[in-house]
Amino acid sequence: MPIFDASPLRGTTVNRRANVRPTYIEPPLTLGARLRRSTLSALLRLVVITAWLAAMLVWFLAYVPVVGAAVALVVTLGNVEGRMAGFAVGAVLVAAGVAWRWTGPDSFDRYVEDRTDRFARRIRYRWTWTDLLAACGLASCDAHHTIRVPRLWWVQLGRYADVLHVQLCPGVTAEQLAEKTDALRSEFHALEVRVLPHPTRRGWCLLRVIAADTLLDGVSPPRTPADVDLNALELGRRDDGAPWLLRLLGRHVLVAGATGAGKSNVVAALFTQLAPAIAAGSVRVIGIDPKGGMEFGLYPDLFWHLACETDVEMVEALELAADLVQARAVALRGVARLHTPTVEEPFYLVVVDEIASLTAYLGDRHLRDRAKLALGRLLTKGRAPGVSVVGCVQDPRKDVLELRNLFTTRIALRLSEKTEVAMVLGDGARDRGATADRIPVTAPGVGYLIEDGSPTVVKVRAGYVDDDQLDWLAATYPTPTRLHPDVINAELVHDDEADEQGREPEVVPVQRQRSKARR
Ligand SMILES: Nc1ncnc2c1ncn2[C@@H]1O[C@H](COP(=O)(O)OP(=O)(O)OP(=O)(O)O)[C@@H](O)[C@H]1O
Repeated sequence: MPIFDASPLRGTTVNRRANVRPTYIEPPLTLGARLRRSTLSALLRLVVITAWLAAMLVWFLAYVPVVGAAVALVVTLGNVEGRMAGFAVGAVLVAAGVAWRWTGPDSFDRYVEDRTDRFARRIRYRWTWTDLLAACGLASCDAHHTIRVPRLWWVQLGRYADVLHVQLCPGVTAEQLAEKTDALRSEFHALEVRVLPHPTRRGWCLLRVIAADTLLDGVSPPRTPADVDLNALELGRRDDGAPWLLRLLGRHVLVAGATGAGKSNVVAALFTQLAPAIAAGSVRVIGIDPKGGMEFGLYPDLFWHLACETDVEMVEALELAADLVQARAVALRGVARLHTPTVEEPFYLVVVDEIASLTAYLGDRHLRDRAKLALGRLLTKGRAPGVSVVGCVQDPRKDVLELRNLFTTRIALRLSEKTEVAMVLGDGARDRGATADRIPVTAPGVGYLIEDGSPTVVKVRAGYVDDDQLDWLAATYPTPTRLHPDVINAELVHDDEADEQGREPEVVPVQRQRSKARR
């Protein structure tokens, strides 16, 4: 038995001994005693409520300083110059407030409305918390029949989203809280509620209550950086206002979304960030576009190799990438655990627009199996040797993309059904706030992102990259080298026999490929 049991200190007590029947019955009180008792308790309540209202009023006046200063002025003048003077000044100040709202709605909103709204939100959280959680079944009852709900310790108010710091009580988990986010959202009059792990405390969690969608108005196109950091590629913005930084080194990225959800634009945003490294030669992109080059054909100069015409060509491009992984893994054996991209040993990125065209919709079964095998080799072995895959998919079902769980970063843009959210982001992601099936058609590029090993759901929107910007990128940052066609046809992916037998195809050393590519 622990020396000190801290559990009674965790959680808010709702009721004590709730389920216990009284063991004795109080003798009936006389009418006088009953009156005295009820009057006393009513008086006590009145005092407590008045003190609470006074404290709230003072807090409100301090929280909205413009209103606080106006009220202080009216009260002071009323005391010094008499009531009439106080009323007159009050009327003038109200008229000035109306005029201010009329002539400068932005500043009025910032100094008065927004702060008042935030204050009201704080009161609403506190006021409804205990009853709401108990009503949602997020309460536990201990051995002493004490009913507790998780405790709301403090509230961080933001312009568009508030963060509630919640200490869980014994018997209630963050997962249970996540299942009830719809009820919380409706009660808090919010757009979304998301459960996040607490960054510092165990047994706590954060509730992110989103009051307004900051991503609806669109996001400006990402600026091309001078130095490319493959661990922080800025593709757009997160809904908390921070930049959306994508980590590509050592990751594979799956972008899923219905047609028109903005998948190609996410890839285009990626190119705005990679372009200087492509031009410098430290990043080489292998593009596979089953739409016949309609997407990647717009900026072919950024690709080290672009396969978009025949199915065979596209499958061979995948196999080429898988062979590169194999060759590099051999070269790195005993030297390093993670490849560091340089101009001599560049980082390879394989971008596949509509990956299902290769893994599910290819008519030739043999070719489809080859594509699946190559993709599997790439996804399982490519991260450490510096070969990453970015794949787009419209239909995320398992029979379409068996290997979707091997993608370490998964982005769900607008999806058609609830069930697809779990297919892309994993079980429980929708409960934690990834409502990709609710993204409106009018908001292409908006999506939810999850990284392997982290339960945190992040809402993001890619910056919109138009055709002119892509033309400019391709003209300014063309790739200095291209894959020599002979490499594909003659040496790297010819080993059909190996595929049929299920063994690794023979691989040529990296050094030899490079000298060929430069020819
Ligand atoms: N981040 C964004 N901001 C604003 N508009 C966007 C954004 N992303 C995409 N769009 C708009 O949505 C349209 C469709 O985008 P995109 O072609 O990227 O979708 P997709 O998912 O690749 O579609 P498909 O599956 O049909 O190829 C674009 O033409 C563009 O007008």
